[in-house]
Amino acid sequence: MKIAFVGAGSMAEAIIAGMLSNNICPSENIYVTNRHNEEKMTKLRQKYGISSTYDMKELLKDTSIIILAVKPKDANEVLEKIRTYIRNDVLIVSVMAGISIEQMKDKLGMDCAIARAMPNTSASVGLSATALVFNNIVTEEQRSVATDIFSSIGMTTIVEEHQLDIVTGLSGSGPAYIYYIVEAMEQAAIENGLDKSVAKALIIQTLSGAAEMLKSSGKEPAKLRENVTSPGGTTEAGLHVLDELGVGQAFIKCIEAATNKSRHLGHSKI
Ligand SMILES: NC(=O)C1=CN([C@@H]2O[C@H](COP(=O)(O)OP(=O)(O)OC[C@H]3O[C@@H](n4cnc5c(N)ncnc54)[C@H](OP(=O)(O)O)[C@@H]3O)[C@@H](O)[C@H]2O)C=CC1
Ligand SMILES: O=C(O)[C@@H]1CCC=N1
Repeated sequence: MKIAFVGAGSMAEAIIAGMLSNNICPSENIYVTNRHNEEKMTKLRQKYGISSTYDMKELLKDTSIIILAVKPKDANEVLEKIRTYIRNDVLIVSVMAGISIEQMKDKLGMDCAIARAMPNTSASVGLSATALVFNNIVTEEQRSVATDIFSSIGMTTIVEEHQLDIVTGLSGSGPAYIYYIVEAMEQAAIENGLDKSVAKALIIQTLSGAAEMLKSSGKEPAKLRENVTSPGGTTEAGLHVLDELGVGQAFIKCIEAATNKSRHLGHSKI
């Protein structure tokens, strides 16, 4: 089974690394291309033993799966590039934010099996949260292979296409929100006398401990929060400030803004 990546950036590399470490397919079956960054292609060939080419005909010859891992702004150009070479039994998998199956189908000018995936950058440590969507041409076998590919970089779930915008705003962009909080926590720690390295270690363990509690305690986040919050205590004093500043509402608006951007991409001309 030959798999071709169009786009060889951070998302493509994370997926390739996951696939190879989980033996989804041999490295010689993986081909990549990018726009013009030859240095990156050489690096990927050397690191993973995969092949690269700028010849679209060679890239897509006998390919079972084409993974589109370019930015949404490059969707049009890439779909134009591949349309001449795709066979009707190929599966196209797009990780591009926003770009809809309908938009891709229109550009390709044919009805073919199309899947969309929304992973996140934690893919590079095998901990992506990925949502998948399939159109009704995708076969059971193709679904299963696509699910295996994304399971190799973390957990997967299947959603309806209209839900992929909120998934993008929530878990696609999600790691950035967490890093934003960590940046603020680090700043507060340093300004109040902790060494950066000590602060960092404490913050990371606090995050992974909280994530593990959410995962394994079976308790709702509100309950877990209450358990930390002694009446009249330190946490209560801190949370009071978050409420006063409307941080909860700001997060809701943040996720809505990211979701709306994804919706907008899906309704724009590509
Ligand atoms: N980063 C993230 O957190 C997430 C990203 N995504 C989606 O994944 C996609 C890729 O993102 P990411 O990997 O971060 O992006 P990168 O910028 O790291 O990589 C983009 C790649 O696309 C290539 N490219 C651009 N134009 C063309 C073209 N015309 N033909 C061939 N290759 C081309 C670039 O090549 P070159 O280097 O030569 O310019 C580069 O290899 C995006 O659509 C994004 O929405 C989805 C979930 C999370
Ligand atoms: O910011 C972006 O557009 C991409 C999609 C999800 C995460 N990063």
